[in-house]
Parts: sequence; structure tokens; C-alpha cells
Amino acid sequence: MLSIDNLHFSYEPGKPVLKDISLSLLSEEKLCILGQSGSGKSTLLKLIYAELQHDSGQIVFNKEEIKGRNHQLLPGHEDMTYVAQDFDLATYHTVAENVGSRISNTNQDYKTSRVNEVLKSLSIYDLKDKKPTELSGGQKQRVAIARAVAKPPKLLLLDEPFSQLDSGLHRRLREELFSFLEKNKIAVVFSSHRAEDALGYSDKIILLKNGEVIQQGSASQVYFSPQTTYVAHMFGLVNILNAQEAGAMGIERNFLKDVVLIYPEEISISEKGKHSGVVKRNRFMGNHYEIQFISKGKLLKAYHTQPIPPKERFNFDIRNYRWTLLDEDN
Ligand SMILES: Nc1ncnc2c1ncn2[C@@H]1O[C@H](COP(=O)(O)OP(=O)(O)OP(=O)(O)O)[C@@H](O)[C@H]1O
Repeated sequence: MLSIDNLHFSYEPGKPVLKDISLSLLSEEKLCILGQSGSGKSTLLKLIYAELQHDSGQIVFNKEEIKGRNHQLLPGHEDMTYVAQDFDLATYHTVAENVGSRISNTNQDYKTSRVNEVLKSLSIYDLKDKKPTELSGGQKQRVAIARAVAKPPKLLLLDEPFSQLDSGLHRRLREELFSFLEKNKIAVVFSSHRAEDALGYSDKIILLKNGEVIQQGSASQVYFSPQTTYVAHMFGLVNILNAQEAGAMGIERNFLKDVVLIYPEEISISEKGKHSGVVKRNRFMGNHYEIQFISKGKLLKAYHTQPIPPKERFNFDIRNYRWTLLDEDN
């Protein structure tokens, strides 16, 4: 349904912001553009929506080329909706009016029931008679998303859809929104700087750094085979061992790669483990403890169900690891 080939874009001549971007998306698929602030996520979404004009490359949506802002009177496409970071709600209209604004008035009963269904699905039914000025940032964000899906598009573009929400509400809305999109068969391209959004909620991830795709694939491909330490660090805590430290752990050298990467959950603490370590400190993380320990002179981190007293010696096994390339930024 969407394919992008060799896309290049710059806001100012000679200062490329997106370089050689290629990706594809099938109907009903979910794609996450993952990257740190300034990596080019919003710019890529704006190009797909033809809010900007790409310098070269091709964007095809539903077999139609999106030629860019200079080639169409208004941005967008009838089968695509876009929720920007500024929401752009109509201030003098109620939440229900905003959400219904893209649904035709020809069948009022349908319109009312569809608006109510969407408001309930996104837990904002109670806000239906309020005006946007009476809402918090997170509530406005949900109203903007509700408006974008009330008349179901084939493709929804979401720029950092959970940025305004605290973590509890973020998890709840994320679950509600993605269930709604799946039920309504709506494909989505969304941007996030948070890897946990990408992991559980996308079929594909593209990882942007300084305007370039540094890796793309399914969530598990990217998680388990990160091409660089930068990619791995996007997913949180990792242990990185240089060749010498890896050798001391009995891990065979891979001469094409720089370092060994081990996720904390890949270290299992057990009496019969073939390595040993001494506990430096424990961190309580709610449903587990992060055990920081020294083994062969290297500080490592593992997860465990219980704390282990500092200075205590224990045994562990490394269940999985992979060699990868060192990225100087991480
Ligand atoms: N209107 C503009 N004019 C010039 N440069 C811009 C403009 N908008 C963004 N940029 C630059 O383009 C680069 C990519 O910005 P973009 O907003 O796409 O990144 P992002 O990954 O979405 O960041 P964030 O997560 O902070 O929104 C940044 O270096 C930014 O400073």
C-alpha cells in the first residue's frame, strides 16, 4: 500500500535531513519509525502526507505516486490521515464535533453512533461536550487521533502519538488505539523515540539516525540482531564486551565484528552456572531486580527475581549473545 524508494529531502540546500530512505508497508501493517529527537521522523511523515516536497526519490501510496507539496493544492490524500504533534483541533467546536468533522452529514444516526464508538474506544467519551481549550495535552492528543480515525482511512500517520501521556495512560491508550486500528483494518505509520512502542506494536521498525535508515526489519529481527551498539542501546540496558572481555568468558572471536552484546535477561543466575560473579549492587525494578556484578573484572548487569546481597559470589550462565559493530555514538 505504501512504498518509498531512495527518498532525499533537505529544508535548506546542501543540508540533507533525510538521505536515501526506502521502505514498504502492506495493507493493515504497522510500521514504527524509531529514532532519537532530530533524527528526521516528523519530516518523513510530512513527506508521506505531501506536506513537504521531497528533493528526489519516489513515494507511492495505493498505486498512486505522491509527488509532493509542489504538485498538489492541499496536502494529504483521501485515504490517508495524519496526526501532527500540534493536533490542530478546531477550538470553538466540541470534542464530538471535532471527531465527527470528517464524517458526512448525510446519515446523522450513523455519524452520531460512529463518533460515540470512537470516543468510547479511545476512552474520551466523557469529554464529548468539552472544547479543546478545556483539555489537557494528552486529552487533545487522543481527540486528534479519534478525529483521524472516525472516518476510517486506509493509512494513518501518527507523529509521536503518546508523547503527551504519562506512562500508565500511555500503555492504556496504546493498547486501546492499536486494538481499534486492528479491528478497523487501518494501516499505521507512527513515530516514536521509545523502543517499547516499536517492539510490541509494530510489524516493522525502521531505525533512523541523522536522517538515515540504520536498520530495518521486524521487531524481533532488530532486537536480536542489532547491527550496531547504537541500535541495541535504543532498546535499553545491554552488556557490551570487547573482544578480550568476551574471550575471558569463553566466547569465540568473530573477526568481522567489534563487540559482544548480551541483554541482561540472557544472563541466568543458577547454582550450576559455569561463570561466577560478585554482586556490586541491586536495583529494585518492580517485577524484578537488576543485579549489577563483577565477573572477570567486568561490570555486568543481569535480571533476577530476588536481590542477592552485595559482595556475595554466585554462578551464572550466558544463554545467548551476538557480535555486533561498535557505534562511536554509543
Ligand atoms: N522547518 C524546518 N526548517 C529547517 N530545519 C528543520 C525544520 N524542521 C525540522 N528541521 C530539522 O530537521 C531535522 C529533523 O527534524 P524532525 O523534526 O524531522 O526530527 P524528529 O526525529 O521528528 O525529532 P522530534 O522527535 O524531536 O520531533 C532536525 O535537525 C531539525 O532541526
